[in-house]
Amino acid sequence: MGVEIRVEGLTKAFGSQTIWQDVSLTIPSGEISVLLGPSGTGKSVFLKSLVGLLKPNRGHIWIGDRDLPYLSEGQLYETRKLFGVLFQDGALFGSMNLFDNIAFPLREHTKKSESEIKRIVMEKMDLVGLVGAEGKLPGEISGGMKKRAGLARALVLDPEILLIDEPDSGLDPVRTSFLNQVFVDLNAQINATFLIVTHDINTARTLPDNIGLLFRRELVMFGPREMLLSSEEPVVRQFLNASKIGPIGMSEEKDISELEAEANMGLEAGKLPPIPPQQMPSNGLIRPTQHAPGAWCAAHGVTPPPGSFIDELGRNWVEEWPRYVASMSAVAGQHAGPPPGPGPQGPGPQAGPPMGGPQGGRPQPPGARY
Ligand SMILES: Nc1ncnc2c1ncn2[C@@H]1O[C@H](COP(=O)(O)OP(=O)(O)OP(=O)(O)O)[C@@H](O)[C@H]1O
Repeated sequence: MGVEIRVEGLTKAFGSQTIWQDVSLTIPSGEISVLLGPSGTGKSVFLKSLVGLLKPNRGHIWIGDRDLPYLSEGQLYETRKLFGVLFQDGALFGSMNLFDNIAFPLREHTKKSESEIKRIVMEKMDLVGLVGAEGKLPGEISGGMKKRAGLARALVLDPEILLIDEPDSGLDPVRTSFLNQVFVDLNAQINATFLIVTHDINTARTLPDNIGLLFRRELVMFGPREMLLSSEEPVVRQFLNASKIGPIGMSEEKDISELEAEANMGLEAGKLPPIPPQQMPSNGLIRPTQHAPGAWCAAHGVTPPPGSFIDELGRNWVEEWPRYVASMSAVAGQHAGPPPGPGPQGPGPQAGPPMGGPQGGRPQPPGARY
C-alpha cells in the first residue's frame, strides 16, 4: 500500500541560508498528505530533497531500509524509480507530443516493446482524461491539460510514491476541484503514497488525510487533517484561515512589535471554520487508507494538542467516528467490495463524520473533464 517515508532531523541550507532544520515526520504509506507553508519556506526544496534531486546537509530520509541521502549514484537511480513527480508546470518537453512525453520514462528506464508502451501510455492517458490529445504539443494545450499530462507521465512507471508540487497553480477553483478528484480517485486505485504541496486552502481542508505546515525554518505540525483543522496554534490558524492576523508577515514572519500591536488591539486570526467532509472517491467507495481521526496519533504516540478534533460546531471528530463508519459501511456495501479492515494507521475506513454521505452513484473513471 505505497511506501512510508520516514524523515529524521533533516536540515537543508544553501550557503548561509538555512531553509529548514531538524525536520522529522513520517509520511504514512498509501495516504494523501499535504504540505503547506508560506511562500519561500522551502516546500519545493523539501520535495526535491525527498526524491534525491537536492542533498540535505544533515538528517535521514528512510524509504524502507534505504537512507536516501547516503545512497550511491546507482542505488539512488534505482530508488528514484519508486517515485513519480508532478512538477508545477508539468515539466513537459515542448518539442514532443503528449504521447511521447508520457512514454518518455518507459523508453528511458525500461526495455518494453512499443506495443506495450502504447498500452501503458493510453491506460494512463485514460486515467487522467486525456485520450484523444495524444498528438498535441504542450504549447497547444491548457494549463490544466499540461498538469494532467505531467500526472500521466508521473504514473507510467507505477510509482509507490507520488510527489506533486502545487497542482493548483494557474488553475481556476473549479479545475482545481476536478484535479483533486483525480487525485482522490487515483489514490483509491493505485498503491501509492501521495505528498502534495499546495497553497490552496480548500484543497488543504478537504483533500488530504494528513497536513504538515512549514514556517520559520521548522515543521510546525504534521498530523491528521482534523487535528490541524481544529488547531489553536496561531500560525496554523492564521494559515488555514488565510488571515493577515498572526505570526506570518508579508515577506515571512512578523516582528515582535507588529505582533504586540495586534495583541493590544485584540486582533486574532479567529477560530477555524467547521471541519468539512473529506473528498470521497467519485464512485462512492471508501479509500482503504482513509483513517479514523485520532488513530494516527495513537499509532505514532502523539498526544494531540488540547482542543484537537473538536471543531467550531463542538463536534468531536473522534467520538463521531464509529457512528459515521457504520453509516458509510452501509452505503459502501451497496457499491462493491468488502468494507476496509484495520489499516496500518488504525481501526478503520473513511471520510468525514456524519454530514452528507458519499457521492454515490455510478462508478466513474477518475479522468474527469476539466
Ligand atoms: N538551488 C537553489 N539554490 C539556492 N537557493 C535555492 C535553491 N532552490 C531554492 N532556493 C531557495 O530556497 C528557498 C525556498 O524555496 P522553495 O522554492 O522551496 O520555497 P516554496 O516554499 O516552495 O515557495 P513557493 O510557495 O513560493 O513555491 C527560497 O529562498 C529559494 O530562493
